[in-house]
Amino acid sequence: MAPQIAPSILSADFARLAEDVERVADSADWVHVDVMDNHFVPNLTLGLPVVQALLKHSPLPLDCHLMIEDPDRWAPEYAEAGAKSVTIHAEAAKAPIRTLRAIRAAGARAGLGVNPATPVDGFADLLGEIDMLLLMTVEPGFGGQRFLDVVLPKVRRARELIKGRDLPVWLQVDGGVSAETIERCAEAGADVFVAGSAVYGADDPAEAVRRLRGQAEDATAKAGW
Ligand SMILES: O=C(CO)[C@H](O)[C@H](O)COP(=O)(O)O
Ligand SMILES: [Fe+2]
Repeated sequence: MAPQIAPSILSADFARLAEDVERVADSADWVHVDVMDNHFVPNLTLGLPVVQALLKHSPLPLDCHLMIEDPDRWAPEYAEAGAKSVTIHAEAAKAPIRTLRAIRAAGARAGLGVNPATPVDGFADLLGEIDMLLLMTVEPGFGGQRFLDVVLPKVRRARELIKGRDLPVWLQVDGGVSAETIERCAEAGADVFVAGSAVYGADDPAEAVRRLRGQAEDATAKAGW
């Protein structure tokens, strides 16, 4: 799959979300929405009512990343509201297979997220249940953190697992993805790139997205994935 770019509105202006989404409408593929509950992670952002409001204004599909304690309770509601991709965390879900199936049944792509220190090999048999595997490349909770290179071998292993099973599972990296790090991620096999501060911290967010996409495309072609 050609690389896709998903700007994270965690680094946008929360009082002007619709306008900030509009700024990347012609250059990005998705809008990444970080839902944090101050329990699974030590930060509180936004929830279903804000996602419902944003859905009315966003020209791009929403990719909702649920960093919450009880994703089994909430994830299907995000899909039913109209989010096109909903990711739950493996560390938080109590019934991940049921929840992933409920997300798909509600018409969204089902994502499974794993933290930097969570091994991915144990989820190999779940790949048929998901549309995207999200590998955190920072500890979840905040934007603007430094990229964790220590996760890169896991990105490569995940890509090999996906390839070995010949499944159309997207591999997303999230956290610290920037012009300095995106090529390493693409070389390791990632194909969906979340970038918050690298996009919304730039003077021209649309140009930042185009630049990231170009780098990812070149690195992917070079790696031959
Ligand atoms: O899930 C996240 C943090 O938990 C964010 O999506 C991520 O950190 C994006 O921000 P940045 O690109 O600035 O690291
Ligand atoms: Fe995220």
